[in-house]
Amino acid sequence: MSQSYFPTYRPLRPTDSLENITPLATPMREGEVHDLDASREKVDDVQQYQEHRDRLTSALDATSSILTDLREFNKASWVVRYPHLKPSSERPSNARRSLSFADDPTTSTEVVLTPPTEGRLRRTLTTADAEVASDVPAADQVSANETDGLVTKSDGDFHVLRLDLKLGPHGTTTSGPTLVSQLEKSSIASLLSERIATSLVHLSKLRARVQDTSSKVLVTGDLNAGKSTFVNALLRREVMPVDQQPCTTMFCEVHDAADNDGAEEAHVVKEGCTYNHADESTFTRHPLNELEEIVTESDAERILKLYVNDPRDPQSSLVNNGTVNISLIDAPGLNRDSLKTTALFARQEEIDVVVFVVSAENHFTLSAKEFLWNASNEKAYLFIVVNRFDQIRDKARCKRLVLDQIRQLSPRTWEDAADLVHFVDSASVVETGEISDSFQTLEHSLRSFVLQKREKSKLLPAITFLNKILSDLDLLTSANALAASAELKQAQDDLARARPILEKMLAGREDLDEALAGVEDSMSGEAGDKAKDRLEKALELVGKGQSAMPEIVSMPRFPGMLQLWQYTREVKKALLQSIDEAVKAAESDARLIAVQGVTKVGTLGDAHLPVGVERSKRIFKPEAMFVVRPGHHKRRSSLNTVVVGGAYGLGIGLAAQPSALDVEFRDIIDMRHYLMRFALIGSQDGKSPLHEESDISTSAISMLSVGVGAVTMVGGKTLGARGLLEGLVRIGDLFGNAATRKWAAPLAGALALGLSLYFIYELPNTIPRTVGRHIKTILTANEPGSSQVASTSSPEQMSFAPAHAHRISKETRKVMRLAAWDLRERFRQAVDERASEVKNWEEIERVAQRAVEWLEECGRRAEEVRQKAGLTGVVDAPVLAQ
Ligand SMILES: Nc1nc2c(ncn2[C@@H]2O[C@H](COP(=O)(O)OP(=O)(O)OP(=O)(O)O)[C@@H](O)[C@H]2O)c(=O)[nH]1
Repeated sequence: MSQSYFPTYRPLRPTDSLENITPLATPMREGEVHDLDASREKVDDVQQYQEHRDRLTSALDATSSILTDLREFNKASWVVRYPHLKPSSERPSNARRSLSFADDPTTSTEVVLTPPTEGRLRRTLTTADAEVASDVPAADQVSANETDGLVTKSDGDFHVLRLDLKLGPHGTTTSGPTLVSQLEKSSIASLLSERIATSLVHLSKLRARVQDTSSKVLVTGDLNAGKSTFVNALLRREVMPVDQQPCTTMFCEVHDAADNDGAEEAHVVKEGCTYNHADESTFTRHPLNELEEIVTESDAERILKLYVNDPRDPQSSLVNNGTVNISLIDAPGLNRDSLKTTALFARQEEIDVVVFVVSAENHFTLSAKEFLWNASNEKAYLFIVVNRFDQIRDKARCKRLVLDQIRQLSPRTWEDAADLVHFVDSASVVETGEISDSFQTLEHSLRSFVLQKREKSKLLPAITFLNKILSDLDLLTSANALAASAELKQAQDDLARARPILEKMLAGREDLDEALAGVEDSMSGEAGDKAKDRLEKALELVGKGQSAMPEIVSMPRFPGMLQLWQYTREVKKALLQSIDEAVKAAESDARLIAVQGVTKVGTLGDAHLPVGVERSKRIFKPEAMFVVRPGHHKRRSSLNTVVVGGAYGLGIGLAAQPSALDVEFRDIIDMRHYLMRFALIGSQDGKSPLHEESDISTSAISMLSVGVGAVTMVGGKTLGARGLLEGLVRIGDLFGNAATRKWAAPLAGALALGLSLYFIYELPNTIPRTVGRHIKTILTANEPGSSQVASTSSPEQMSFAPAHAHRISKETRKVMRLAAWDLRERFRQAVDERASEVKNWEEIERVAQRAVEWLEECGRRAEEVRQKAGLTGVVDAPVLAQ
């Protein structure tokens, strides 16, 4: 440790106490003299002070900028979370911590808290995985109970940005976790924002304090000790009145005249007023030459501001040296009356240094001892000027005696006596203008001491605050960076899971649409085709007089000629019933097809909907198909309306309609049919639409041939309608012949009888055919052709089978369409949900990514501030002695 006062001037650190920033000088021994040359070689402390001040100002500005950005970041980009660090419960060690956030106190993460080191000045938090933990073995091995390890208890806590979250909403103090859980993330963030705002205000105050060049030196001491003479010696001119008799009764504050626009004046502060240079009402103006008069007449309570020109250049001027504008305050000499006032004055925060002037002849009086004793409690170090040393003959003895007294009164001052205790002759400086070496040493030491004190009073609070706020920033940014990293990872994991699902869904959307349209088409087509086929077959059978559904509807038995009419009705009823049953069967087929279709849609749903999406809750009830809903009148068909209009509803209830069962004569004997038939046979050559009826008529024609009995005349030809006709023509020809006319009448009678017998004999067979044919004819009328079902005609224009096929197909399509719509809707919703999830996670990823980068950058900026300002990053400084 060097013996000089500022051996190597380095920036103050919060860990510094005066012991290690001002090397303890060996108390002066008898005969010891100041080494003036050594003193002159002292580095230029003013310049270093300026450098330090400027670096600190930059650090304060940079920190303000970080905090302002953090506030903005908290507001606009990332809700900054408030971390809590507790000793790790899992693995108690000095470095291990359990990190949780105020908005979510129940969730915690194991982290490692790394304290500032030589190379890295910030404390950092890292997740406590094995790798990182092994990086900090020294800290990690220390027991949690120890506080002298690298990490102290308070390292895990906030200093400036600490939020008091323990106060309940109604002012009731609740337990921390209970209240915290009530606080929203955003409320905590806004509390934090307020705290940052307060810190910014404090930083600007500190900046103003650092930039403040004024420093006040209070000169006090015993009555007549030579205080005024000493102040004059420092000013190199006789400003303060000097008298053999005690005269100074006021606090005379000496300023550079530059502060008063260059005018040398005395401003007497009015009683009860706070001096304001700009406000004339607070003081009275006097020329300097009236000073003696003012001083002798005024009482001690008053304050006097003196503006004087220092004849010296700024480098050597103590009052205004360019860095520190020192105001010297000449206080009244201590006596019983003034002791209290002066002591109070000395305690003022704006007083940086107390210079105590003691007469070498008188040493310390009782008042002086009392003052020093009290003052040393306030300010550990005092600057002591032992004046009138020229009057002392045994200088060594005097020094020893004085130092002994100082040792008792202010031990710290005594320890640093080489720099803080000076034995001088102030009068000679003023009287002769010669500056002794001892006085020069005194001046240098005083300026250094003032600077040192300024360092402590003006710069150190800023350093301490900077270290604390930067340390808080470390904790805040590194904890938030961990939270942001965790969020980022979570978002990335979620995206890695959700994105492929969404992409697969988007890619499969068209396929699903096509597949659903396919199912819709194929199922409705199948139902329609099947119905058409079934109904056409049914009509075919009915046209032949047979039940379309013999397993359900059987044809009635012929009850005898007497009930011919009734029989015809029964036949008609049975045939119509069988058509009804065929329609029902076709509808039943369609239901089964619809069930298959719905199952297919379900399978498509399973294939296209992602896991976790709820499948359709609709339960398909096939029995609900073809049911007329209440309020919809089932359009019952009559034979006539069915033909032209199609029919709707389950079954068509033909047989249930009395009008449809009306029996007409042509249902029994359809003469028109036969005549038409006979008329057409020759011309159509078996190609007419009625050609198929030839089979039906075969037996009738053969019977007719029997009745005629002349069939053989036709000669060996296969019996058929054509042959019969030709036979009849030939028979007709015979009537023209006289020979034949004789037997023509009996032949015609026999023919009529035969025909009658035939019809009677055949009635049980012909009635169903006739009725059936009649029904079929009606139901197939206007049939546009089997290939044109529903495609070109409206149901109203279609005949029975296509109309019902169309209806059944349409009903099936309705079911399919509903099932498909349901699936499409679910699919669309699932896509929308996935898309919005992906978008949400992408946003979280973007925000978290930016937050991680910003927070890490923030940490780097804080580190740079420390490095440039020469801060250590250590916060827990011992309380500094003043
Ligand atoms: N020989 C000698 N005389 C001094 C010295 N300092 C002051 N004096 C004389 O001591 C007397 C008192 O000096 P002042 O400066 O008025 O003392 P003071 O402490 O200001 O007095 P009050 O303010 O009244 O308490 C004057 O006559 C000075 O000339 C010194 O260093 N050597």
